Amino acid sequence: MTRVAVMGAGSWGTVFAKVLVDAGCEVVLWGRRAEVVRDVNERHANGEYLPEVALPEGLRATTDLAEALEGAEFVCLAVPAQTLRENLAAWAPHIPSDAVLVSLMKGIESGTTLRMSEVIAEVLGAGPERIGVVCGPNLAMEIARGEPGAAVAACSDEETAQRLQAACMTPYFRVYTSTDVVGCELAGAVKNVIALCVGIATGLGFGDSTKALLMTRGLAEITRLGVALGALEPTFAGLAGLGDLVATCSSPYSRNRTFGENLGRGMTLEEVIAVTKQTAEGVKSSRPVLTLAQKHFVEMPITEVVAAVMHDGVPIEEATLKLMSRSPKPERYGV
Ligand SMILES: NC(=O)C1=CN([C@@H]2O[C@H](COP(=O)(O)OP(=O)(O)OC[C@H]3O[C@@H](n4cnc5c(N)ncnc54)[C@H](O)[C@@H]3O)[C@@H](O)[C@H]2O)C=CC1
Ligand SMILES: O=C(CO)COP(=O)(O)O
Repeated sequence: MTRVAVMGAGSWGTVFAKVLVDAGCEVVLWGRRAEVVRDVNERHANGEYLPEVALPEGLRATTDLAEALEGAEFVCLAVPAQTLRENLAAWAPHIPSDAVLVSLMKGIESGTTLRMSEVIAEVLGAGPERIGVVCGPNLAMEIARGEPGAAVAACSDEETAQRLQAACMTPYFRVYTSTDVVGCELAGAVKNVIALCVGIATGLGFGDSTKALLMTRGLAEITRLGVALGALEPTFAGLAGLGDLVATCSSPYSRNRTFGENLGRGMTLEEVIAVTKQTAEGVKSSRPVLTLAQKHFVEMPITEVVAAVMHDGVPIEEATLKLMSRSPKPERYGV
């Protein structure tokens, strides 16, 4: 039986742990808080993050690092992107030296502009053949209910990607492989920034034409950045790209879209931060994504205004005007 540790018992860590159990793995879910761990072990539930979701009885949870990580073939990482570095440093002594490290996260590190696989490589000194990513249009609540879903398991080493695929494929969760780690990670992280903008548009009361505009031009700028950073262009038309963008930008379950929607409705940034209990990665990632774009001379107008609204106090009306008054140009997709 494949032994897997899932580190982080929030929404996605818990649901991905369920998927792994349903796929036939032996899974231990590590959580920081004893009450969440107790809920998983005793009630087979995670009431705080996933009300009304029944978890498999075979899923075990613990607050003990050594217990979670001992003998793990895959270590799946599901904490907020901005805490991963400090988490990994603390976990490092317990992580088996041959374990494959799998990022389930969709963010870019502030300050360093590193992708999660790069943070993993830097902190743990692991080679690319030991680092994987699972991403795609996976809203935790929907996958938890067993609704048909799909994801991409990516690793530069194709055989490892196939092992990862086998570990998490179930009758309701179809997994494809990819070797484009850069593309998958960038697509997952930057769609959160675009979802913030679609949320703002929704909160302002704009309809589907505006949302389609933002998603389409959003995908164009995600693709431009990805290709400049060495990703493969077709990745952005796939599940990790278009798929996740559409799911996140359309779903009331999305924390990023909801964050934006609250802003668009007129709440202040401070008020929205106060009511947002789960991780909306796009808020912090918008700045490092923009820094990456500038460093590589890639134009990302939507990301630029989102970062300005999130970090520089630029009013939404001004951001809208800025986007809509850009110079006329031919429609270009990709580079
Ligand atoms: N929720 C979803 O539908 C999906 C989320 N993701 C990604 O998964 C990652 C995790 O997100 P969620 O589980 O949804 O977030 P969440 O907010 O539901 O849970 C985050 C978890 O991290 C823990 N945590 C917070 N600060 C920590 C720290 N300093 N050290 C250790 N643990 C800490 C929290 O206690 C919680 O268990 C994010 O990058 C997100 O983009 C990916 C696919 C789907
Ligand atoms: O990544 C997600 C869906 O694939 C979840 O999006 P949110 O983090 O915005 O909820």
